[in-house]
Amino acid sequence: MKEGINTVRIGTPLKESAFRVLFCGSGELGKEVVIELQRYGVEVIAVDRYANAPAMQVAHRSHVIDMLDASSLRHVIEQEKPDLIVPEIEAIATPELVRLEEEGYRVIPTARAVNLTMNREGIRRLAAEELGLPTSAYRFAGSREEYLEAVEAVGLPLVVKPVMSSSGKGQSTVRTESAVAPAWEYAQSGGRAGKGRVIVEGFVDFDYEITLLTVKHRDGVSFCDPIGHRQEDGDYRESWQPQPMSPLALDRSMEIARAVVENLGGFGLYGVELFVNGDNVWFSEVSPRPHDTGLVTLISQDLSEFALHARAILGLPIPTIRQNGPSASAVILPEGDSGNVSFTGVENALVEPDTQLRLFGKPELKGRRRMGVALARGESIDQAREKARNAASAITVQL
Ligand SMILES: Nc1ncnc2c1ncn2[C@@H]1O[C@H](COP(=O)(O)OP(=O)(O)OP(=O)(O)O)[C@@H](O)[C@H]1O
Ligand SMILES: NCC(=O)N[C@@H]1O[C@H](COP(=O)([O-])[O-])[C@@H](O)[C@H]1O
Ligand SMILES: [Mg+2]
Repeated sequence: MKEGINTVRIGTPLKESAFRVLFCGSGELGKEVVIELQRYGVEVIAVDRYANAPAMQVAHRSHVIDMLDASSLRHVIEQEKPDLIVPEIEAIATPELVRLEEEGYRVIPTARAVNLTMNREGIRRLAAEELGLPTSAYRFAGSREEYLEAVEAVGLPLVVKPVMSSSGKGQSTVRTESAVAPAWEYAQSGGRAGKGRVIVEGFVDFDYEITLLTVKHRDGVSFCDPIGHRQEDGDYRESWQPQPMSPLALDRSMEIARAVVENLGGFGLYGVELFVNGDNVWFSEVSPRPHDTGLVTLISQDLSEFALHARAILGLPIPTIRQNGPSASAVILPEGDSGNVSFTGVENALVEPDTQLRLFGKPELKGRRRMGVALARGESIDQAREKARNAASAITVQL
């Protein structure tokens, strides 16, 4: 399928005619996209680094491989010959996806988008230096010496992140001289692909931050209402929709998001992360796939971000996206060590009207891990947030 309007053919799962989609990464976000694809009768293959990952539990079959290993990734793709390859996390051997795309495989949204966004350096240089979009000040560093130079150039306060990391892993905010050295050490131990380069970003003093879910589909670009969110330790705790914004800040946000997704190309839903102060907007980063803060759309929209991703990648139309009013999500983020977790209090979490719950079914808890999410609608954003938080805290995780 090329970009543009094509006839869509979906066969029968597990038959020769099947339309096959292979997921690289099988977490909670992929699980919801798999469910949406299953509703269209698509055959789904889920891949991740561990067995019984959430999306594997709803896929037709699965494979456990090291997705950062190019030859393992190629092997599974050549074995399955999917019509579409859908990256679900960043930690994949993305240069191999670029080669597979050159050989005729289709990577969602494009292999270039996935390759550029797996490394903060790729996407930041594209956004700031090629597209000229406003971002924080930044420097990259590959050694302790370069790091100290970068800190000097950017100035305190600043944020240090491994160039390859997500969900805040290896990330520190540095406000004092004494925090400079530990932030380097933490970035070296906390990145997803081991030691390596870091980005040093000037701290943006934003009023609020948003994720602008932006869908690139056969008929153009569509936006969801902005999602506000609260992060702790670089990881999301709560999100809500719609985030109130000035008309100018919203226009600027849509302009930035459009510039990014049009450059990255392909079909699919993107999560564009933006910082907002008054009418000023800064680009932060972008996921070429559904975003964790967008879990709120499971309750806040008629077509969730997962349903939108499924439609877009299949080449189906998205004539409208309906928002259901003030809505919120709150994560269930226990800490501990167990391979046999149970959840109690589920009945209490769901007593309020317009409240929902997702438990992801992750097979293991090690340290702090997002295991579920509570969702709610309310009369106001404040009420929706309170309901979602109450529902999340009604759940007790038994190790
Ligand atoms: N330059 C900055 N100035 C101020 N706050 C920042 C800056 N960079 C990051 N943050 C804060 O840290 C959060 C996480 O940062 P970022 O999105 O870059 O990390 P991440 O590891 O990619 O997270 P995720 O994968 O969950 O999106 C941001 O949402 C924001 O709250
Ligand atoms: N911010 C990115 C994000 O939320 N990604 C989601 O978390 C999963 C990994 O969870 P795990 O670390 O618990 O295995 C990923 O597979 C994806 O669904
Ligand atoms: Mg982020």
